[in-house]
Amino acid sequence: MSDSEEESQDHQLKIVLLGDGASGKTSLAMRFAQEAFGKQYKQTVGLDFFLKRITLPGNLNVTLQVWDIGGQTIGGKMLDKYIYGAQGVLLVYDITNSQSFENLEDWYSMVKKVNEESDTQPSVALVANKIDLEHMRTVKFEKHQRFCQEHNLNGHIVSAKSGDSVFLCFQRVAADILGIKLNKAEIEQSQRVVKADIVNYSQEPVTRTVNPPRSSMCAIQ
Ligand SMILES: Nc1nc2c(ncn2[C@@H]2O[C@H](COP(=O)(O)OP(=O)(O)OP(=O)(O)O)[C@@H](O)[C@H]2O)c(=O)[nH]1
Repeated sequence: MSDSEEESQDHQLKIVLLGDGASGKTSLAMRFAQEAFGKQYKQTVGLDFFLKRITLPGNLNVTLQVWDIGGQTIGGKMLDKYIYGAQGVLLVYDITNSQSFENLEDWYSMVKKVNEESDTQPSVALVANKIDLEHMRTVKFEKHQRFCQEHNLNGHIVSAKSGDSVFLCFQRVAADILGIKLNKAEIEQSQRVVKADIVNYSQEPVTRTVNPPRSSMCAIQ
């Protein structure tokens, strides 16, 4: 083992994903841990686990143990046990589903209840998912901001489908837990830019008038 490997520390963090069914928790965990996305909805019964090792500034190796909690567990007997001991909590909602946003108060109440008597509190973040469906948005951005301000939380706007800001979201939560501040360059590096092919409109019939694309980079919907 090299000196630098011996020096590097390893941390394990428990991150819990909470939110209504179909808000995209499994998809976010899969996108983060496996760089994959499935269109088919398969309800999580109970919970699933994902593991991913990341490196934070200062050569800090961190293994994130992601607990993907099924949306149907709210009100169930096991939920407090799943939340217990989490260092990070992501409250996930679907920007096209207002109810999933409204119900976050209940999910958050559970988190607060479980940690009522604990000396250390988890780092909690609000996650707006399905940003690729911006045209179908029903939860106004102001509501998202207000929730963050009222509860003093960090907010993230992501898409498990396109991968937009998913890695950054988990990275920031881990950094926050460990008291590490990411600099601008590190944040930019983690912000995934989705590249798309440029359509060559010059080969299209001349009758069609289309503005040429301004850039070779865009978000895929
Ligand atoms: N367009 C779009 N669809 C998404 C996104 N994330 C998830 N989905 C879809 O939404 C549906 C539900 O996603 P899941 O990840 O299974 O949701 P979940 O929150 O884990 O649901 P439960 O297991 O019931 O708690 C699936 O059909 C996904 O393909 C996204 O960012 N964009």
